[in-house]
Amino acid sequence: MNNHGHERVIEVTDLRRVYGGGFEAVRGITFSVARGEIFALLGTNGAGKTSTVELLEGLAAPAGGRVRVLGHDPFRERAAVRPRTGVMLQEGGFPSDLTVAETARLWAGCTSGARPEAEVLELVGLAGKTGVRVKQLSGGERRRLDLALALLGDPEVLFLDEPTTGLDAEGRRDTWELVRGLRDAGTTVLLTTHYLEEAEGLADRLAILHQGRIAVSGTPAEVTAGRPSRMSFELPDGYFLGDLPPLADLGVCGHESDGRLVRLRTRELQRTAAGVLAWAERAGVELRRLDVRSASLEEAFLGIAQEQEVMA
Ligand SMILES: Nc1ncnc2c1ncn2[C@@H]1O[C@H](COP(=O)(O)OP(=O)(O)OP(=O)(O)O)[C@@H](O)[C@H]1O
Repeated sequence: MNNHGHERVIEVTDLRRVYGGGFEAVRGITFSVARGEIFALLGTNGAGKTSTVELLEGLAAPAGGRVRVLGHDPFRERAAVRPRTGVMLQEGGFPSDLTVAETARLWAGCTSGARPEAEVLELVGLAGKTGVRVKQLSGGERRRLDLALALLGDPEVLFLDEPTTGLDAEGRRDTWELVRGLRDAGTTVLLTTHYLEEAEGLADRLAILHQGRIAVSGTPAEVTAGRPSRMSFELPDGYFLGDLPPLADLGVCGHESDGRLVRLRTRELQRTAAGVLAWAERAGVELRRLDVRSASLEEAFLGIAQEQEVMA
């Protein structure tokens, strides 16, 4: 996060959303996003991410609680909020017979104070595709066009619903760079994503939603703190897990082994790794497929989904 002060650009308090049939998709969530911050909403399928983002965008009124975007109620004061926000939906839904340039021009016509279309198409790497019809674009290019349209109004707040779905690794990295650049220039970004590495690498803070509630929130480091690290390796022929020193003595808190591949979970990664490697050295064995990794968001995410299943 850069230094734009602590102005809360997005404030959500005890927010609820109930659909027609009485289903409560958002069950009282509270978070805020400061100016110039990237905030990611993560969650299992159906956790309520899109339902939440739609309330922030003012597309529906909450069943309870409060939303403020730039100090306004985005549903009741849409006219005050909409021109200052950019929205990239999961499905752009624009006419597919138009070319990229025509689509951008059409969109610019509906956007107050729009930037030159060529500038935003350049920004998202579509400058060479202006004459191509939207229906002929690849899935990833269409996603980038969605992003370009969201940027046309030079928004102070940007809502990105799964911005890199369908993009290849390079396209994803380019989008991350672009979003970081916007953040550094002071744009506030709220994104939803299914890619944990996207949230880990991009978000200043994040919340993991599960069944309509926030299970955990904080910086990526805060969310992963306290989660176990992992070490895995393959034992050579003739060796078994029982040949290692007692796992508890190595700080291991969980293990599994399918055939020769051993997977260890530990909260003391250095002690575990040092103990296993010292044993291998003494035994004169080579551990193949050796992999040592710190606690990641994936660990936190899977842990939350499992813990809540157990509690349900
Ligand atoms: N119009 C609707 N009427 C009834 N239920 C709905 C409606 N829209 C969404 N839901 C339900 O609300 C829950 C949350 O949906 P939502 O789309 O917000 O989840 P999500 O976290 O964005 O999921 P995903 O990761 O799968 O996109 C789901 O159980 C969904 O079936």
